[in-house]
Amino acid sequence: MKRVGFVGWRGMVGSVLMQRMLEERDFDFIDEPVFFTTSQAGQAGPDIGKSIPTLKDATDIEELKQMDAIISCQGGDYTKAVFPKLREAGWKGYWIDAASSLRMDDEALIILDPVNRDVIDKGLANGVKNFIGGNCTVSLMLMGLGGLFKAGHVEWLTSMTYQAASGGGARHMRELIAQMGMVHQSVADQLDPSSAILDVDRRVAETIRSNDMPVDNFGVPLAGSLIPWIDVALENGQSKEEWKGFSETNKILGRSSSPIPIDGTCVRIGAMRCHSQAFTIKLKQDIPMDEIESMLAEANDWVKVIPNERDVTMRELTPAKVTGTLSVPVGRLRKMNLGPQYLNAFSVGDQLLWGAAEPLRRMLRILLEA
Ligand SMILES: NC(=O)C1=CN([C@@H]2O[C@H](COP(=O)(O)OP(=O)(O)OC[C@H]3O[C@@H](n4cnc5c(N)ncnc54)[C@H](OP(=O)(O)O)[C@@H]3O)[C@@H](O)[C@H]2O)C=CC1
Ligand SMILES: N[C@@H](CC(=O)OP(=O)(O)O)C(=O)O
Repeated sequence: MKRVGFVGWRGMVGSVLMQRMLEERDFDFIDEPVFFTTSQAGQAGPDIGKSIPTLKDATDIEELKQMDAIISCQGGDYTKAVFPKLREAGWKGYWIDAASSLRMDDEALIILDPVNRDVIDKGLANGVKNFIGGNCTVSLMLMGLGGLFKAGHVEWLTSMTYQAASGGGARHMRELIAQMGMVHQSVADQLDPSSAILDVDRRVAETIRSNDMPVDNFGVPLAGSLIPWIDVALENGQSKEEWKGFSETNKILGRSSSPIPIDGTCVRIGAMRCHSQAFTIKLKQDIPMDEIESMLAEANDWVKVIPNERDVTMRELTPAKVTGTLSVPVGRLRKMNLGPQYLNAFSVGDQLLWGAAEPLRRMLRILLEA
């Protein structure tokens, strides 16, 4: 692989990608990394430890056409505007993208190689050139529960999510912190143990509901609250985020023709960059818990089974513990009162790593090492 183009590398997802590529020394495998921008053409690119040309215009089809592969974290509008033109211009290179625009396209695969390396290898052998990262919630669910899917034990599944602010982008993260700060400020002088807690609570509620709360990005307060809707509405009553749970999971697993029923409710909460999910899983048969735990633990190098005990769960199975790491802990594993085929589970994962940048980085590495 001679020339690899990077678009969207200075955004939030792109920055995580750059950080991981440097950690894994991926640039050692690239002869000519070329960095593109929609707003800073001609300026200096990032420091990647080797010399690179100045930033090129990310809308210049002729420049993009010179690339053997392009990796984009620029967003769906960019993909929709540029990708078709690039293909129409005869470009035959590999397109790796974080945006959702092309995910369900017949000529694209959704990439999550620890789970669907077989699907990826088959696609490469069949000449597939478009490799798209999955929705963060879906990818994190499959990283955590991959062992059960791989063994074919899942009859159906519901997922109730607790999704972090970063899923909306950097501005949403800043807004959440500003909201938290405003809530604290409103009662900062009343937090001593002798204060009347109901007065404190009333003041906090007034602040959260006031017009002073910064809500330009979320639309409503998130700090001290939650938002049980993510992305646009579909006609069947699902949000688009909920729809992705079914459609993307089955596409990743290569079973769009015999899909596993999956549904749930997606909720935004005040975490920074870790998505958590609570699952109810209907197994095809009653499987002993120790077998379930081994199956989950052995599925990939990043999943970590957390014993269903209070102390270790509180220490290990939280966004506070997982944020900024590739670890995907899965716990609260127990058979439910509903019957021996019903499994309860809870997972946490960093939505900027396995949820966004890491599957793209690994796909590029697969191509670089081919
Ligand atoms: N946020 C998420 O959780 C996920 C996002 N994605 C996908 O990735 C896309 C990009 O998301 P995200 O990284 O959050 O988007 P960002 O808004 O952080 O970055 C997108 C682009 O904005 C431009 N930009 C303008 N001002 C700045 C600035 N001050 N700092 C950095 N970049 C700036 C950059 O392009 P330029 O250099 O051209 O100006 C950058 O590449 C999304 O649209 C989505 O499709 C996928 C999975 C998860
Ligand atoms: N929608 C996700 C983030 C995201 O970017 O998803 P997608 O890549 O499917 O558009 C969230 O808000 O948490």
